[in-house]
Amino acid sequence: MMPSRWSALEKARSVCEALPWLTRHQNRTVVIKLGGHAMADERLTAAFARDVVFLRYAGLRPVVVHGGGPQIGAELERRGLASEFKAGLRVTSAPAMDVVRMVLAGQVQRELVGLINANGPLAVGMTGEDADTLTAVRHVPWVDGEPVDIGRVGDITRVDTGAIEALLADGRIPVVSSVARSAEDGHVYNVNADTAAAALATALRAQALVMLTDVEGLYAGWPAGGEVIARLTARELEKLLPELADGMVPKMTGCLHAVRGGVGTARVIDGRVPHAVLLEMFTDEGVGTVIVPDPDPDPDLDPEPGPGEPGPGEPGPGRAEARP
Ligand SMILES: Nc1ncnc2c1ncn2[C@@H]1O[C@H](COP(=O)(O)OP(=O)(O)O)[C@@H](O)[C@H]1O
Ligand SMILES: CC(=O)N[C@@H](CCC(=O)OP(=O)(O)O)C(=O)O
Repeated sequence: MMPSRWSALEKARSVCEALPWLTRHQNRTVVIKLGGHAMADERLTAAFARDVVFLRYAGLRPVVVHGGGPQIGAELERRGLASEFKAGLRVTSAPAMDVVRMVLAGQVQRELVGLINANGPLAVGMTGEDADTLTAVRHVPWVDGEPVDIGRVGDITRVDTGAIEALLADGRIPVVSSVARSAEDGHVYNVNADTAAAALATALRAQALVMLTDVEGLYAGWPAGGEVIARLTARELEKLLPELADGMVPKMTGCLHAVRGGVGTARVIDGRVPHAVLLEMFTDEGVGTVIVPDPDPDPDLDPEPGPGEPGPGEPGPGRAEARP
């Protein structure tokens, strides 16, 4: 059926509305983290792949970091290997690490690269091991005041952006799996994908970090209910961190480190919404939860939000201010 004149006009209007954003975003680096939960629906993942290609052709430099928690969990279960999380991180034995690496680099990353390249020969898959992009040491979290051994889980100690920069300069879209080698013991470590995305965004001096997940954003009072928190400064998030649980711990810690490390904004958005990335990058809709840098680096000078300045949970005064 021929599109009506009205719907054709609507389309033209939508394209024109994107113009100010297109101008602003030219040559900007944006690190987009796609969570494993957000990849559960193949059609949504294919739409995500198209969005990333759109960003690239619109003049941005997108870098994709993917997760795969549910996919790893399913494969571990299939093989009868234990799957347990502590402090939001998977306890990873040596045999489990083989599965993590195989699922992330051999399965999830391959699928995503294929979906992106169905729209143009742009995506190049790599892991943190390639060209020593990510170097890690064993991560030992503290749980209830005690250090806990969670096996082959890594903390990133060094990021070498050379390979990613070369791909970006060549117009490619790097698709990165979150595994890293340790320079100390030579083992490969399982790095939470949010942590990897935040470290890469910081090292690349990205204008924005966008994390797609399976909830609308960070909820206040989770899991009892409550509203999505629209905007937090880094300092407000720092205060909130000890109250957070599960997957939100690495996610929001990553957002905090990223904005403290110089990334313009870090945003958690709902990957279940088709074209969530485009809505985020090219419209005025304030989706999800955005973390912005502190307005004032000295806490004593800025104890409370000033008059007219939004506090936690209130939308910002204008999206442009908090935008990449
Ligand atoms: N305060 C909170 N607000 C929203 N979600 C939360 C909160 N605390 C914990 N969660 C959980 O965090 C999950 C998202 O993290 P995670 O499972 O690691 O997703 P992803 O695979 O996208 O990284 C949500 O599905 C939700 O169950
Ligand atoms: C240490 C750790 O927890 N690593 C994660 C890596 C994958 C990941 O982070 O995937 P999501 O983004 O889908 O959660 C894991 O093993 O599940």
